[in-house]
Amino acid sequence: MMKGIQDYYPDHFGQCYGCGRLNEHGYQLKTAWDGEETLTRFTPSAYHTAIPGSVYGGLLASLIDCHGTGSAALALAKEKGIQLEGFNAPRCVTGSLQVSYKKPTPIDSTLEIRGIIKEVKGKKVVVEIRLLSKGEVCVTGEVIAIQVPDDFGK
Ligand SMILES: CCCCCCCC(=O)SCCNC(=O)CCNC(=O)[C@H](O)C(C)(C)COP(=O)(O)OP(=O)(O)OC[C@H]1O[C@@H](n2cnc3c(N)ncnc32)[C@H](O)[C@@H]1OP(=O)(O)O
Repeated sequence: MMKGIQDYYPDHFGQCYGCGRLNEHGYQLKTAWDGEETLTRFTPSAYHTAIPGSVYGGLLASLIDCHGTGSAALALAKEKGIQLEGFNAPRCVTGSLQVSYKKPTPIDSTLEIRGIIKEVKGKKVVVEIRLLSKGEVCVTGEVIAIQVPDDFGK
């Protein structure tokens, strides 16, 4: 599995259901740069069904959510010139999540979730997201992610 920004979060940020590397029940998403875009992949199982053959929308929203916050963390690291090592990644939570379902998302294929950084302003990052199955955009979204301090949630 490829390494993602989530591998550079300290342990207490590693519990997230969507992207925590320490959550054995979660998706353990890995968000990384792919050129100018950010990318993560997720392979749905049959039990993620909404209507037969299609992925449940709530799951799709949560993939966009966590890929958005991971993308925002990557953008902040880039902007601040942070060389990722140990557990020094910036961390963001979701301020807002907007999702638009364009067509049913085929369940029998690995999903690609791609992010484009639209804005970095202080601790706020706006990320535009496309979710593709079989090469077709099925869902689009926008995440506004906000950087949080090290002791957030402690
Ligand atoms: C790192 C591992 C965890 C990964 C997380 C995975 C994704 C998740 O599920 S996170 C869980 C869901 N999210 C939450 O629980 C967050 C709850 N909200 C909060 O804690 C706070 O409202 C928080 C941190 C988002 C923002 O608070 P705060 O730092 O005080 O923001 P603040 O200084 O007022 O605003 C900063 C900027 O962000 C914007 N902003 C703040 N909150 C929001 C929001 N909810 N929606 C849109 N924009 C917002 C502000 O407008 C401001 O923008 P600008 O500079 O342009 O004026």
